[in-house]
Amino acid sequence: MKITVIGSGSWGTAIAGQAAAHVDEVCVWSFGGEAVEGINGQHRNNIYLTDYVLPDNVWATASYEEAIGGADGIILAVPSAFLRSVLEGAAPFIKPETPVLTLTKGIEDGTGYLMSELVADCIGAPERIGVLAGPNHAEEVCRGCLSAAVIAAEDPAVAEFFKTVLLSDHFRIYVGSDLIGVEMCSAVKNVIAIVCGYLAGMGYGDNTLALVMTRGIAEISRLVHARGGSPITCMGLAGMGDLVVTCTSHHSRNRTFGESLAHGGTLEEYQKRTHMVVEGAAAAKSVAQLARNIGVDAPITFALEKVLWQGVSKETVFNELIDRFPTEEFYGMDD
Ligand SMILES: NC(=O)c1ccc[n+]([C@@H]2O[C@H](COP(=O)([O-])OP(=O)(O)OC[C@H]3O[C@@H](n4cnc5c(N)ncnc54)[C@H](O)[C@@H]3O)[C@@H](O)[C@H]2O)c1
Ligand SMILES: O=P(O)(O)OC[C@H](O)CO
Repeated sequence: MKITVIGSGSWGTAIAGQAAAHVDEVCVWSFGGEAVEGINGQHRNNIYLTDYVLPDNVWATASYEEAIGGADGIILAVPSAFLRSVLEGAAPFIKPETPVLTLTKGIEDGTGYLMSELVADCIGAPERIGVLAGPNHAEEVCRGCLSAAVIAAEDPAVAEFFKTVLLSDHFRIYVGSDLIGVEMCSAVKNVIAIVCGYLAGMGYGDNTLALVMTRGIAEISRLVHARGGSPITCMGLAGMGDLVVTCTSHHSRNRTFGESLAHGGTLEEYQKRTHMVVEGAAAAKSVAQLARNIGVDAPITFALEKVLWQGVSKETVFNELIDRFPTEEFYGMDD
């Protein structure tokens, strides 16, 4: 069996290693060929997770045709900002019956699409598309630290197929069917994590972070509900689980970017220094737009949007947020 992983960043690299234990070969498509020489020559990605030695049956290419030809399943691990352009190149080689799993966390700017909807828009046949999410930092998964994720798909056979490809004694895979819930949780938790990082960087304590995470999950639940998903999903791995790890872990790019913001850093400087994507920054804009379109109150997201995309001062915005008059704890989730 051949599995193709599109994307050679941290998560694509770690997932390629997980899949390699179960299949004959794993091919990694690498943007610009940046990781090809390292993976094929030394079994290491020279840019991301550089200490991680990949199994021998993992190889890399910059050619969509080579990567996708003969693939029994395709895993997408590309940042949300590039997913559409990458799929435009890959689409001609993807057969309509090949199962596809997306690991990307975000909402498309402009369309408000979930990543599975974006993928379906590019390659069609939505019933063979699944999503994987959960509290999974690549740095820990590749070291075999006990972790878990959920795979949601419309067709249970798609979820079961990818479960078989990825399940191990240290990477537990649950399955589900609420793609909307899983994907909304995955996109918005990154926004909440930047705000937590900012407040931690400003010297606020653990009570404050618990407050923001809790009001954050309430905000996520309203969005999930309004978008047609199940708010119960917010209690699961993609919701509560990923929110906690992203808001608290030193591995989290979103949390550490928020801390750097508190110390005067900028998004450009952070991404240039780390070469890594901060999905919550883009999501602050795309989720805020979506929330307005579907009539959901999303104060934490609106606050971060003002700071990152509307040039309003951090102090003004966060003072406004903290000054909001507390109302009913659970509003906006009734039918
Ligand atoms: N890193 C993790 O631990 C982790 C875990 C779960 C989910 N995710 C999600 O996986 C997705 C990929 O993140 P990552 O952490 O692997 O990325 P990363 O930050 O480690 O790497 C950035 C990636 O973007 C690629 N890239 C840069 N410019 C590009 C362009 N113009 N076109 C196409 N690709 C380009 C780079 O080649 C690289 O593969 C994100 O949506 C992220 O939220 C990441
Ligand atoms: O490092 P972060 O903040 O982008 O989070 C990565 C993953 O989404 C954690 O599950």
